[in-house]
Amino acid sequence: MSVSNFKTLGLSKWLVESLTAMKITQPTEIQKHCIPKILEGRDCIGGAKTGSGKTLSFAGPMLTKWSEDPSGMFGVVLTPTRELAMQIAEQFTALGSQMNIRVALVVGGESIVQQAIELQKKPHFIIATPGRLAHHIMNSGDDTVGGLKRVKYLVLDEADFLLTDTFASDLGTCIGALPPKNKRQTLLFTATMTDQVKALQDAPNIEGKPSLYSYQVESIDQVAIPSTLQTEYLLVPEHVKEAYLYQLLTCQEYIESSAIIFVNRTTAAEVLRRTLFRLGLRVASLHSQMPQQERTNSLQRFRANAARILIATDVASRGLDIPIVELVINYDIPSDPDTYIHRSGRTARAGRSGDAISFVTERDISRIEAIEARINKKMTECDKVHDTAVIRKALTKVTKAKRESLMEMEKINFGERRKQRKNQNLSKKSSRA
Ligand SMILES: Nc1ncnc2c1ncn2[C@@H]1O[C@H](COP(=O)(O)OP(=O)(O)OP(=O)(O)O)[C@@H](O)[C@H]1O
Repeated sequence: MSVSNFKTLGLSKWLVESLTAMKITQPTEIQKHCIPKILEGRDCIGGAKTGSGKTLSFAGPMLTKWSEDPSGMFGVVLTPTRELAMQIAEQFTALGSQMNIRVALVVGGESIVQQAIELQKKPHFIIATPGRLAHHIMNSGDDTVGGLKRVKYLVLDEADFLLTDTFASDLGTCIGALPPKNKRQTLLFTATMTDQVKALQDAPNIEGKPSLYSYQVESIDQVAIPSTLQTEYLLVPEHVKEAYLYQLLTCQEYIESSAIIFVNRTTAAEVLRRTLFRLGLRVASLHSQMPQQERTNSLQRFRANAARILIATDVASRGLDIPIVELVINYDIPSDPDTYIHRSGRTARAGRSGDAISFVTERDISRIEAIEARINKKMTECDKVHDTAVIRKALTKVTKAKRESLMEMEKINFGERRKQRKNQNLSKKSSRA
């Protein structure tokens, strides 16, 4: 392919200038292929590794077309998590600021009334989680959501996840409020192709529309993770995991590194946050049981490096783009290998290097094997924490910090509060997104 810059790919001059100001001048593979096809009016399925610039692959052509005819409710971007929606809304706002772009963020945990007011102002782009947008569609009149009938683009970012049963009903409601397929463009992007996404590639052509364009970046070695990502494992006995974690976070190599630690449960995230805080580390957390304001604050602190470490559940595993992250720790191993790919992809983005270290206990062996098979790469053993004498020394203070954290959580009834909130959530469908 001879095209090599955003102008020749067809993006508007003003947008190319905005990108240049952000030092984004050389299109990535996925951008080179998808931008011209989307500009031609084709639906698109794009698959490319984490951190390879998928957002601009859809934002670029949409913003270009919008600036030629800047009407209200031009495009809808759906994404599975609130924080990812916030990030994409910020990117659209930043890119389109000189064109007076109006971007509405429609996510759970924020004021429904405020969002309805925003929607009534006919924003150009709506960046939403499916649950909350579906809520507005079902509960508001035409003055709020009627404009959706004129939307020209629908994007499903993290399409593989949005197409699972979790989102089926809300997604159906959202799509039902949009123009039919032949009157809009549909753009799907993902870092992990699933059978559900692949099945859409073979869908019959839609009458009166150019054919669907499907592109998956093939790497020569077929490895599903960025080549700049180093994948390691650390064998740890279950009962001393915290001590190993503390040692790793304070070892010479990582003492100043910005790191995300992934756990499988919210309680584990809370225990770790409190324990590491007691041990003097600058730490924040992000999980679904935190009020939205706290979630947003935590992420802001982490982005600004006011917190060096973010302890998160999988609400943070997809899409978040935080360039300073050098290390991802899988403190718990995920059951789905694709989740490993998304988690680890929070580092080593846009060509930068990064490390992903997985804590492996005896019962995790089969999960690690499944991950290695999925990414088509063997992990190497991490040699940064090996001195058992040092671990033993750390163990005393780590155990004390953990015990105190657990007592503190018992005092504030953490588990109970969680259960109560869960029950409330079940009975309040509207707060799902
Ligand atoms: N052509 C480019 N040149 C340099 N940097 C780029 C380019 N395109 C995008 N970027 C930057 O690369 C980073 C990753 O991009 P983006 O968040 O779109 O990745 P992604 O492919 O959507 O990843 P994920 O699968 O994790 O969601 C962002 O900081 C973005 O600004």
